[in-house]
Amino acid sequence: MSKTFTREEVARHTSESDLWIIIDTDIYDLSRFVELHPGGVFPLMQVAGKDATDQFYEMHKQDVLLKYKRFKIGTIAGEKPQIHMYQPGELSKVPYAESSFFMGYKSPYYSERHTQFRQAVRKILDELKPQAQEYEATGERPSDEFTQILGKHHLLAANIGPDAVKLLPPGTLLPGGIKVEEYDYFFELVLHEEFARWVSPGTGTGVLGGMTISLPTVVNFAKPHIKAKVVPEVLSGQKRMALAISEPYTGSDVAGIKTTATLSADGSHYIVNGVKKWISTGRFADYFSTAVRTDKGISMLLIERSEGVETKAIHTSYAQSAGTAYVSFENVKVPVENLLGVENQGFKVVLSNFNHERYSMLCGASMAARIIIQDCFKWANQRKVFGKRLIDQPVIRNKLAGMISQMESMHAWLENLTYQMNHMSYNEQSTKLAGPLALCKYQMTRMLHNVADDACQIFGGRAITKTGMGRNIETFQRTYKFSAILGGSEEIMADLGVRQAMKYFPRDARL
Ligand code: HEM
Repeated sequence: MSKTFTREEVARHTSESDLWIIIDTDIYDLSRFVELHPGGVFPLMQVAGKDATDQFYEMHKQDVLLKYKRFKIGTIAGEKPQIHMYQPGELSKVPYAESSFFMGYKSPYYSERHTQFRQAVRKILDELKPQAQEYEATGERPSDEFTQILGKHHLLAANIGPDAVKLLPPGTLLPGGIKVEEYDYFFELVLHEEFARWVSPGTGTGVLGGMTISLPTVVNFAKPHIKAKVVPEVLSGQKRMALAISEPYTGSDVAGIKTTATLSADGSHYIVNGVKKWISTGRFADYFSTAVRTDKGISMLLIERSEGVETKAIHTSYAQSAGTAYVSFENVKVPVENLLGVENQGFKVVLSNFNHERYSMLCGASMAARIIIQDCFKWANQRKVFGKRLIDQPVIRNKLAGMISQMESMHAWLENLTYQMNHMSYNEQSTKLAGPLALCKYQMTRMLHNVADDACQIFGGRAITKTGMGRNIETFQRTYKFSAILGGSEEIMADLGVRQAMKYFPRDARL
């Protein structure tokens, strides 16, 4: 049991070498920390022996207390805490911090099983969050151990969706005791949302990004013996994988790729030459699912890191932990058995995964905005300027209203699309959902833009500071554009959405 003290006892510890403070009802002995305190000695001396709750929460996120809990020496006798300390895995009670079902509203889409799954995943990812944020800050390659923890909990398979989860051994249970056959797109939606809570988009991309968009090409199009080898390696986190399509000359316009694959004289392998750019996870990848030009069209090849394959870091606005790479292939020998799908029909392979890639981006993006809104809501409630809390200013409430309503509308559309995915065959999804998913992505990233803008204004200088209270806002406003470019740019999404609708526009319709 923790020791208890009176406020009078705490008040006796006021020197630099013997400095105690109170935060809520917890007592911290900062004597060994005062010289190391990033905010300096002066602010701590001003509150030495006193209640420093307000001063603390004006300058720090609660995470700081969890990180430095070793300095906590006891609590104030007979007083009840006034501030809730976050516990790993718990759901937030801040309005709009969770989607409505998880805040106690009714929903046709979810059951208690989704809550169990969410909380179990949240707990696992909360424990990994400090490490994820460390990779984000240093740009280091996320370790094999880190990735393999995700593999051990089956979260890598879960990230790819219900079809990949079905490849896990029968009887496998996902976090929260979810059975493989139960796992549907609503569980997947929850999963992507939970990963977004790391607010470490670089690390998330480095660990999951490349794999999520590339492994389905192996699952659906590789020869059985290749699939049997590669899928378990990647889903357990032992090997990493990237999708190598875009090139310095061509991004969304896949038809323009220049990388070539020429069949050898004896027909046993292809010789690949070319370069790929902006390849997420590329720097760490062992396998590349690669779009190449063969004699009569585009083909997809699974290329293992081998002689002639080189990867170099590209310095983007994302953290280097994303492993974003420039990949060059110089006379790389690739066995013909590594062809994914049919030669010259690689477009089918490329297109097959676009809907799911966009879907996973939508899920992460909506939660990314939700977290930012939660931070804004909390900050507006605790930050005082000109003698009032920020939330007491109508202009701030108006910004929150705009952010919440735009984010919730997008989330409602996303849930509707998730429901469609749950009830449509792959072919029906391809026909009916390409347009709506593209339009939803277009509008989702417009929403991110507005949320980033308003959040920056609410957080002021902290929104452009990489550490401290505004860390999440800084990360978000620096990186949200990735979702507006990757997986099909905003402009292409908007255009695709309308062109798809035109396909089904009734010829006999008149105004
Ligand atoms: C348990 C007690 C405390 C711990 C462990 C602690 C720790 C820290 C840490 C880690 C930072 C860097 C924050 C970041 O950049 O992420 C920081 C900054 C700071 N702290 Fe503390 N702190 C404590 C209490 C206080 C108190 C009571 C005050 C004020 C009376 C204070 C004033 C500041 C200031 C002014 C900064 C700089 C903030 C900025 O750059 O905007 N700290 N502290």
